[in-house]
Amino acid sequence: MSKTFTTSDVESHNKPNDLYIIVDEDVYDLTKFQDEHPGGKKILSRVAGKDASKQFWKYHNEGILKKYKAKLHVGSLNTKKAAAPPTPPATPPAPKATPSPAAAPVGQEQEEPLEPFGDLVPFADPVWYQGYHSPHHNETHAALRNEVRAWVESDIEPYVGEWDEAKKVPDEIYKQMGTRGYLAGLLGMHYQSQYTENRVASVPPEKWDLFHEMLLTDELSRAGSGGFVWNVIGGFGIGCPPLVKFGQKSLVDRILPGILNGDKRICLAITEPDAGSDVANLTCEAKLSEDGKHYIVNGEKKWITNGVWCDYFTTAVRTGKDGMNGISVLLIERSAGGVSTRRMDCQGVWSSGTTYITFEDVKVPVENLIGKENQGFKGMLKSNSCIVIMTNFNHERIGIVIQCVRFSRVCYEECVKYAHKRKTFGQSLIKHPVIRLKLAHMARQIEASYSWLEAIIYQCGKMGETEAMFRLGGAIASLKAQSTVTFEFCAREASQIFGGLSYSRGGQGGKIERLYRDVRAYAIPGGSEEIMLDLSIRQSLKVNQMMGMKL
Ligand code: HEM
Repeated sequence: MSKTFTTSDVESHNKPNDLYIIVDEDVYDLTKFQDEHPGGKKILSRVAGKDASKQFWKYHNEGILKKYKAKLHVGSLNTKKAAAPPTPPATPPAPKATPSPAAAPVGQEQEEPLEPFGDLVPFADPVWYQGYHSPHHNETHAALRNEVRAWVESDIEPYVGEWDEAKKVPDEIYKQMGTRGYLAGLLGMHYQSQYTENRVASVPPEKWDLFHEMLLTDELSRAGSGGFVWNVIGGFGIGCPPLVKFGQKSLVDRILPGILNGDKRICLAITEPDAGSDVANLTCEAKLSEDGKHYIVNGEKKWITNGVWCDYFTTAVRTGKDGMNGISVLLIERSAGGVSTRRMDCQGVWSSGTTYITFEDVKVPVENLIGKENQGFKGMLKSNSCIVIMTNFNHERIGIVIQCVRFSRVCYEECVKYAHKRKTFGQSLIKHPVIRLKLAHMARQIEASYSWLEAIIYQCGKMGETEAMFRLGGAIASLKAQSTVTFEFCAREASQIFGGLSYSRGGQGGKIERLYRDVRAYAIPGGSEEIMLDLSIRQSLKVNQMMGMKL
């Protein structure tokens, strides 16, 4: 029960067997906690009964109070004023029912900038969060941003470190991704309201656009953990779109509701021990049974995100001749039997469940074919049904870009905040030009990447799927490389600024240490930087040649 104290009340709790402290006019009982305090018992006894706000903020981040408050908080000082309305608000404001500039379609600029939001650290959030004009965002975007940020700040961010160590995110969080309506909005297309009753609280389905999807991923990434983001959207975000776009209706009707509600999980299984960027070489085979009713699948898949927890595997298999024209996509169900999964230990994204999969004589009904046989990877661009994997790559890469840009911002934001409290050589880090130079190089790359990302999302919203795949493929590949290089740079520079704190796990530099470890999980999968940069020029030349390029 929360009580009201005077400072002299608190002063009397100054012994090891009765130890209170004050932080920001809130009173904490640390009597039982002192033995488990990672910073030691002694340091707490020195501030027993006193206001320890200054010492507390020197050594901890905000997340600590969020995490421990329920356990240790016993009341507040009588001097404490009623809390100001929280930012972001706990309950997101509903979007306006009446037509307004905010309801304008994507691309139609609204008159006034949206209200400033967040901590207002320059470049730590997109400019449209900070009172600048945006041609893409309206009040529904602001409402969704508020909703997701409140959830991430209270239920996600304080725990991602633990989840990384445990190599798992609680099932309850994934379930909430479904019940909050987020899964239905993360498919790179219109909101899938016909397959689920779940709705996003702040955005009606008919107003959902690609900028909502983008900011949802962006705000989830603000938790600063690739493992967390990949756990909740990694497998789903790339495994589910092919099913929805190219799966047979009976299959979609049967399994999509369970997936969108967060009860069943799906992932994408393409990469093999011997086929990564060179997907056309894959060997996992699917042979049609004599009666033509089933495929029998045998083979291995490696580095498959979420695989250990999945019920469904959107799987690239060889059904025909060598090369890219003999590949199909099958929806394999674990319940069929013959599917074994084991978690792989990797450098980063620990809570994402990177998996090695073995398929042994798995019986897959022909109804589970996604797209057309032998046209899974690349077919004629004229046919919509034969580009399953290629269109999916763009969605995957854009997801990677969104995450990398936000992770870069997280590195930068952590640095700006830390640079204001940490003093060296008699002044705070932010006063040292060498530190500001690092921050400036981080910020310019973040903003350049983000602006290009918005420009591409805008184009995606305007183009059809096939046109976007063809015309934007080069730019998306290039931006993927741009964003992973930016992320790597920001993680490195942040690590230099935090010094030893980002070398050890947890604590104030915990996010930086974790993100640094996650970098390669972004720079390699989904097309390595080298492959992406080469593709960006090849693909763009091809497109512009068709448009009449003159050399
Ligand atoms: C509500 C009270 C407190 C809680 C819940 C708490 C919790 C923690 C936790 C979880 C850590 C591990 C590092 C991290 O995750 O940030 C830590 C480290 C530490 N704490 Fe506290 N703490 C509290 C109060 C204090 C106070 C009042 C002081 C100083 C007088 C202090 C000094 C330290 C130090 C020196 C470390 C080690 C920092 C490092 O490794 O760089 N703590 N504390």
